[in-house]
Amino acid sequence: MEAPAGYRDPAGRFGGVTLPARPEPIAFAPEATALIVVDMQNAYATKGGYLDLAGFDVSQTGPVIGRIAAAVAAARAAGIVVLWFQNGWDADYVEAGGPGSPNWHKSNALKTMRRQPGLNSRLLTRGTWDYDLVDALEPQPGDIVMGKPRYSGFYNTALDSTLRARGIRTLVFTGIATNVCVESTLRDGFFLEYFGIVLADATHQAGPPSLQEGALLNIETFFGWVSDVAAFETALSARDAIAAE
Ligand SMILES: NC(=O)N/C=C\C(=O)O
Repeated sequence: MEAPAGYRDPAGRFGGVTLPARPEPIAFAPEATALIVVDMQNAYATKGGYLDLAGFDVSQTGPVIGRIAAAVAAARAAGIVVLWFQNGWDADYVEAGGPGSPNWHKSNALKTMRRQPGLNSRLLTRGTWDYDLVDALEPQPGDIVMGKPRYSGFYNTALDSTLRARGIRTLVFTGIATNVCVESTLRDGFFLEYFGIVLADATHQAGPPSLQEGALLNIETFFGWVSDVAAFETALSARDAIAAE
């Protein structure tokens, strides 16, 4: 049987968990793994938040939130560090960049506020309901909560140093949007030598369903591995069962 993909330690040992995934099983060590929860904010998951106001469909995010909660619980029980991202900026939008930044021209939040000035300082602004994590998902002591001002969690943040300081080499992704901040952060992690796994049913796209399928195919083909929450839970509990023998 072909050895699984995945990080090997300097002695060539694989981690203790093998996760069924596409395009092949992926092995990881829980102590060298982080579960990344990308931007599960009202802005992206709740009616009346930024994506909804910008015309994107967020009506199907409820089950995704429930599956993210399950993945977080399984990760914590296995000793996997949980890292929560919140995307957004200061109230003066200095971190968003002015007209000299492509972010100013491409951010649908900034464009929506320019079109609807009554929304100024309400979208993706630290300290607002829009920026807050959804009520159903609550970080616990020991989790890491980190802001990010761009799609990728690796830019203008302490993510890489935070992970390297903990010897983390595998990143398991959940959150919104699959085709924007999830894929952007997984891709940059790939370039920085992290093994990236996305739990497909714990993500949701920004845009039509075809973008969900396209992002997942892109990830499994070029950048990482694709699995799901049930397989993640089962693989972790199987490892625990072996450890308990
Ligand atoms: N969290 C995300 O994927 N965000 C996507 C778009 C935006 O933040 O404008």
